[in-house]
Amino acid sequence: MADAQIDVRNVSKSFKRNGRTVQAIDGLNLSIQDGQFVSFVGASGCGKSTFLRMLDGLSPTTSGSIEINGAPVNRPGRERAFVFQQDRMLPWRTVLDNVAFGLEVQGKKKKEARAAAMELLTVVGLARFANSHPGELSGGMRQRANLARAYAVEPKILLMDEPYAALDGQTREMMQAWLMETWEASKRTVLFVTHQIDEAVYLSDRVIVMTARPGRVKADIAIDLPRPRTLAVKRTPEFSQYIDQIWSLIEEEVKESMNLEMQMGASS
Ligand SMILES: Nc1ncnc2c1ncn2[C@@H]1O[C@H](COP(=O)(O)OP(=O)(O)OP(=O)(O)O)[C@@H](O)[C@H]1O
Repeated sequence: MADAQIDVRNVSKSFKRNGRTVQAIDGLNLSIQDGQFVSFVGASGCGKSTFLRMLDGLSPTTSGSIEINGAPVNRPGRERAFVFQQDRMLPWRTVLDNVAFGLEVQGKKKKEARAAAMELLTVVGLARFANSHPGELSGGMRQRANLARAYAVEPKILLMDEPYAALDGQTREMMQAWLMETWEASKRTVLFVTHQIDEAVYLSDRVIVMTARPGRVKADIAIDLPRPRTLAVKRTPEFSQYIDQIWSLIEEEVKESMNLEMQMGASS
């Protein structure tokens, strides 16, 4: 097997809150190969966002190590881009200038940055809206522009934290299909956090099911569905089997965390 691009070894993360220690992640181990699409699912509060933030170098690990191509992660880097649920578009800039922004920050001349941004807007089907402002776009269009903005800096790794959570069901499905198409064309490494199991199965090579807090890997499930995938794959029996398998794994964790909370409530 090829060397892993991302190596997570025995990572733990705790926070101090109101004088108490919250153990968010404990003993997380994971290797991700170049070009894989990996989703993370699990009960609310199991540390999914915390993990992505550590991978982006926005938050240090409490113990353990995270390495990308053998180099320890301790700050954000050019090879990574983070896509949040709420887009980070600047409302006073046009869509084109928003997409060009990261390139300008990297030192590209304005004209070159705009030309590259225009190419990306064409790829995401928003060329006609280049001179609009973010407030004039629908939710789905804004997220496409947001992704173009992340792609513009040509990251090798995309970290996506519930990017479609704020979209309605139909727009979300369109965006999933669109993300699949763009990923098939570029094969970037993607780490994708979601609460939607069908979204995780449809998009991913692997789905990582996390334990309830403190989070670690409960199951690492290879999604062996043919590629390229279209939305029609969601209506196959194999797809439903993956959903059932992952759902029952998450349900066990949710029940366990509810039991723990009830026990803590009874003893306090
Ligand atoms: N900055 C912080 N300070 C204190 N506690 C934090 C901080 N960030 C996260 N936590 C705690 O760490 C745990 C994990 O949080 P995190 O947001 O990573 O979970 P999550 O799996 O992404 O949850 P959700 O699915 O609800 O978004 C939670 O108990 C949360 O309250």
